[in-house]
Amino acid sequence: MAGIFSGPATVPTLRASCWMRPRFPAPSPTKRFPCMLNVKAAPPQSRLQATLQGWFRPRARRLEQLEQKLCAMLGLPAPQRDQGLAAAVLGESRRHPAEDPARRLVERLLVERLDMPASALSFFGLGILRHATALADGSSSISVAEAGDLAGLHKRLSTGSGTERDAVRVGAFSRFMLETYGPKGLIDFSRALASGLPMDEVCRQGTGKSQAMLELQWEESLADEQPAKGAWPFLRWTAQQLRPYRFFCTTLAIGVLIQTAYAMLMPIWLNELFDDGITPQRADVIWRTLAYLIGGFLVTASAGLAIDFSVSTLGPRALNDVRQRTFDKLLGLSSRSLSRFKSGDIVSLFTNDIFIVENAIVRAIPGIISKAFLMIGSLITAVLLDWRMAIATITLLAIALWAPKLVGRLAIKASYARKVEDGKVVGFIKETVQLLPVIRTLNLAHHRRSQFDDRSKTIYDASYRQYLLGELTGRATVFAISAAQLGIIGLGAILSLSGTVSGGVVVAYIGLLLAFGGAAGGIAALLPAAIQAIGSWQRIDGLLDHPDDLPEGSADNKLDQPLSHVAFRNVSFSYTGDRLNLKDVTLESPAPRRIALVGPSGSGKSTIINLLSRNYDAMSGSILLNDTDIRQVDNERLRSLMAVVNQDTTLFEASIAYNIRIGRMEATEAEVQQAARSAEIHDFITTLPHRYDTNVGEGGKLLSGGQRQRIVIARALLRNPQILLLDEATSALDAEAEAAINETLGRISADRMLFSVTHRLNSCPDMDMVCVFQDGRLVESGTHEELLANRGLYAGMWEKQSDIAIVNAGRDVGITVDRLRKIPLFATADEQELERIRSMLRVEEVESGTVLAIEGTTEGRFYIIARGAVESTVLLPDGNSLTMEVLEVGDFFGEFALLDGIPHPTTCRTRLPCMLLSLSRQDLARVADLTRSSDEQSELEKAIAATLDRRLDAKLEEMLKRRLGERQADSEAIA
Ligand SMILES: Nc1ncnc2c1ncn2[C@@H]1O[C@H](COP(=O)(O)OP(=O)(O)OP(=O)(O)O)[C@@H](O)[C@H]1O
Repeated sequence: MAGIFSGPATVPTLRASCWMRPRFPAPSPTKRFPCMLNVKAAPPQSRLQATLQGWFRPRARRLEQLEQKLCAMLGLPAPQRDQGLAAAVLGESRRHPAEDPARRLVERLLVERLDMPASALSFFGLGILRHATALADGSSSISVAEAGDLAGLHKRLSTGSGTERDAVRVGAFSRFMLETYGPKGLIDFSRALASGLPMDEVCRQGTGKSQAMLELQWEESLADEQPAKGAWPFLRWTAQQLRPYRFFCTTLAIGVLIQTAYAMLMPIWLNELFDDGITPQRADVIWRTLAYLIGGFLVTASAGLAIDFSVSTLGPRALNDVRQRTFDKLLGLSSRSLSRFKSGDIVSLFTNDIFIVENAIVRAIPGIISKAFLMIGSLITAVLLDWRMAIATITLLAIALWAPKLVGRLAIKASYARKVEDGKVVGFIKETVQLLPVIRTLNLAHHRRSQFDDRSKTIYDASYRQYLLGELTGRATVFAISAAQLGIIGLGAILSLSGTVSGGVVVAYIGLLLAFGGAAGGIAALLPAAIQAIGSWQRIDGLLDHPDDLPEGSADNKLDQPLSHVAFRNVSFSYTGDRLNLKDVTLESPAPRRIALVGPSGSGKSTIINLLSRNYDAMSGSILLNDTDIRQVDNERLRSLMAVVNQDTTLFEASIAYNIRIGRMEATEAEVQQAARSAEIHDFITTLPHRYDTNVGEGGKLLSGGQRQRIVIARALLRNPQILLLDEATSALDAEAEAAINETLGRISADRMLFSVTHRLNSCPDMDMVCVFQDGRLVESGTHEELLANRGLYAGMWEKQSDIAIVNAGRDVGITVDRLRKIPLFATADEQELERIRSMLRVEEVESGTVLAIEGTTEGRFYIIARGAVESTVLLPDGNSLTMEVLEVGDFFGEFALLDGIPHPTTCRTRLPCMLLSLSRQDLARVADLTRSSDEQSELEKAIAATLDRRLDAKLEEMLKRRLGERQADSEAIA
């Protein structure tokens, strides 16, 4: 509380801090703008009044500016000059000088213009003022860890026990509310808050979201927040890093002190040399002082060596510690946190930022500190030599150093902004390298180039500002000190004329100021590097400050009993707080049992696997193993119970044996080989020259996808998991490898609890239970036969996929004539024509990322998907593409290629390796001559085109409706 009540004002003279409770009742909404008339009808002013008004003027201007800002933030019309509440509030504040006019202004705006209940002002009044003033001074940042606990925050603020950080947090929350829900959402929230409801209810009434969802959404919105930390926190942090190395720190300190002492003594000795030696021509004094000067010089040179030795050791050691801590932090981040950091940022943090900070700790900071000591020492000597000159020196220097400080603050900001842009470009380049084949096939080089140009421009602007402000800070320092030097030398010369100071003192001052100027120049040269390091440190600190948030279980429950039962009870989950990705899922099963998770793309199947393996925790509801909530199970035990095999087959760049053994580090060689046998990869390994010691190359690139997947399966089997989680385990492989590995998976999962996410339903008849998901809900469950009898979503999916089979060990595709007839394009074709079409269908196996139809072109073929998934997108005017739908097995696309001169309305690209049946326009023409130029045929063409157009329009409309309705639906679901 002390912090808020007594802390410095955020905007000079406008004290925002004393707002824990409104100290006088908010004005009645009916009494609007009582002082406006006063302002308008002001009588002619006396001189005193005019003077007073002049004194108040800057304050009035600041208040008017604050009002403008508040109105813009709150969506209110901007007040006319001298017509707003600021004038009235200023009038009031003259009558109540103890009151803070800024606080009063926000209070009146919220209550009178937005009808906010007065009792919500302790929360949002403070929050809005904090937000408005933080916009000006950039002090609004909070870390993700500080978001949340709205109930506690509200309680502390309304009882007056809030801290300074609470004030910053409520400012950040107000900003989030305004940016996400607008002024209306904020007011709805404040009304619910004022009615004294529990916080969860307040959140639901204010935003339609539960407290947990809203807090999560707030946290997610903070992911890109820029911390605003300056030089002092950086120095404090640096000192903390150096603390373990006492010997080197002490050597460094002694070296700096010796240098400083020499800098202090040298002018005194110079003074003595001139006044007591050279002027009276005393040889003994001259020799003695020369001996001091030379001796001092030698000692200082040795001290310089000690400094160099210390900093060269200290910097790398300290930064090595930081590197290790940062890596540990990375390992301790939950999936949720990890998704908040861009991989480019993390890479550039290790490659760039740590190096920049190290460089600053070795060079810039010791240099600046030792030179600062020199300057302080010089000032002390200045006082000893002549106090009058010293006062003049200190005053001039204080004035002179004010300007560089201002520029320095801007330079630190610019440096941080540059670091952020650097991280973005690294990410962009990484993405470009990864997606280069896609960029080529989609002919996106031009578009990508223009995106890169934009980024280059932003980087140019950011680096221009960074360098310019960094250099200006140095230049302003040198300039300011040189000007001060000139002033002081001039003053000394004038005082020596009147005999007030001696010639020796003036000479000593000249030496002193030269030393001072040299030190200042040195600092100026080192400042840009230090400023750059502050920007880098903020990013490192941002990661280091992030709490370790891997979901942790309680250590006491080891779940020793064999697994007998798995249950999801009313589980809801959201990745971002924006919408629910799983909605109230309840699913129970005895173990062991084989469960297939199916449903359209994005329906939440993988999320089930993510929650079961505790990559994330459910927001509400519980997941039980043998009636024990998985959050209560010891993490190590939980992980040993399960193994996940998904489509990612990236291996570590190490031997095959290592890549299998990481499944269970203590496994013996025999166990590793047994796992490889079970995964049916042992025989292959024995054909390699180095057998199990063969290095698999970066990411495993020396092996085929199927071989990599078998190694991943062997790794999973080494754990002998009771629960096997398969998430599209074979979809990234080619069809032959898939067919072979599916057999292996079928065998190894026979006696285990199995959850298998799959798009291909042909494995479902063998499963004990099939769970069908749609839009995050479990919409159907039962055996394959039960679900077919239901004639629901599953039956429709089955029908779409049935009669299309991958045959001949993954080398061929079979499709029936009946299946072809279900395609609207062929609906009117007779049996014979269909048979001929079937014989003309070509089987194509294509890799993921292949573009098969390009929006706006007429090239290509008609495709039916037999395996894999294809994404259909449209290009938006801003150059980004919008995913229309993900087409799966049984779907077809490219109908427009069969028509004459009608361009594809979307771009279709394979998401996974696919097996497709395709037909060209020429082939189709041989069966049914669609291109014949008879009126009848062109009418048919037109009819087909119109049907397809309608389908596309309907899809667009449906998609837009779905997106718009999503929030609404989620709100209802939560309520
Ligand atoms: N890390 C994430 N952050 C934000 N949203 C996510 C994340 N992962 C998945 N989602 C979203 O959650 C929803 C469910 O995703 P999920 O991966 O569970 O679906 P799925 O049914 O497995 O889809 P697919 O078959 O395409 O793999 C989707 O809308 C998806 O966009």
